[in-house]
Amino acid sequence: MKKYLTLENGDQFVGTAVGDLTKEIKGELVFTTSMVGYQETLTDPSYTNQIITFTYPLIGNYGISLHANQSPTVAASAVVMQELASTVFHYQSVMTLDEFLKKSNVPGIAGVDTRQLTKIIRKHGTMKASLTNQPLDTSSFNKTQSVDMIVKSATFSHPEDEKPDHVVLVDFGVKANIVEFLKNFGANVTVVTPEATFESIEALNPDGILLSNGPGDPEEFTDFLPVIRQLQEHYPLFGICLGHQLLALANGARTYKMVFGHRGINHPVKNLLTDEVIITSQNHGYAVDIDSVSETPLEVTAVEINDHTCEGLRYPGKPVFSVQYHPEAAPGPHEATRLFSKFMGLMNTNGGVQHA
Ligand SMILES: NC(=O)CC[C@H](N)C(=O)O
Repeated sequence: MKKYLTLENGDQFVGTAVGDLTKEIKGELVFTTSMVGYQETLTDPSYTNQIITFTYPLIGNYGISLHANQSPTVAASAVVMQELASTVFHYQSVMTLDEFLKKSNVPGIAGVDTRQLTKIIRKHGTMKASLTNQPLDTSSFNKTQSVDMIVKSATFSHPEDEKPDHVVLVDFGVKANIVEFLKNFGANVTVVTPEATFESIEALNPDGILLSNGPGDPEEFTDFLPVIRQLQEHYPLFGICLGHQLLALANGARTYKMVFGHRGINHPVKNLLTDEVIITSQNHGYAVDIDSVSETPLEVTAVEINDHTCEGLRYPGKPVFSVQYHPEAAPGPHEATRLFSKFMGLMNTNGGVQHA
């Protein structure tokens, strides 16, 4: 069965339907350069309402495992790939990617020249696109309304243990591995929604606050900014990706939409305090305006080497810091996982350490 991918600029790609064969969707078309980790990527809630193009040409070759999901199901709207592996092998594989997509009612298209598609996105920037069962009349497509960003909330529970550190995690669409890392570093984690007030968080008696990743434009979360301003006065605070952008906005910096974003697992980031470079996992379409940070109490601690985007912030004198990249990886390199232990250290010393 054929499937049609039509871009906002009128370009159309024809391929083979995979996953949910009949479903048609619209979404924001983005690309990721990750060579592995398709399951983690597809289940990352930050991809909600996005159509993910994999630039790596062979997807699905090691199947789907019971241990890689970042949320209960596929969060992305659809998937675009060059070749869906017909032979699957991995000792942990419990189903094929095609079966996983079908089970999750997520459509996909295979047989697309993803290299050409990526070059188009890179030139024009991120675009809206439609995945349909029939060729689309592109004149009507341009009038398509923009896609609303819906925040899906995930909930996790963690049994009480004897460790004293209690992290309240504000869930904007958290990846499971962030919770896993906090638990592995000995924290008790309580997950709250962005509707939480400062008083309701305070009543939980946290030792530290984590602002999670999540989908959408950070400027849509203005209601929560006053809460962040209060939280940073009282608790060690760590922001990841969307959480980093919100920390910036809460302190008066600006954010902007990038041309085509950073999605991949080999983004080099330089720590401006130590000159160290690490390779990071990234997934963001917005970024903090680096020049606007100088108008705030915050300090830029890290930049992406290729395009100099703001990758890290800290609040001098306070145990408050954030990163644009994903220290929890999933997928990606683990070079930044020590940020979790540093966060734990901040809670233990109640603010004695400064972070990069
Ligand atoms: N992974 C994230 O938290 C993404 C943050 C934000 N939605 C962006 O695209 O920039």
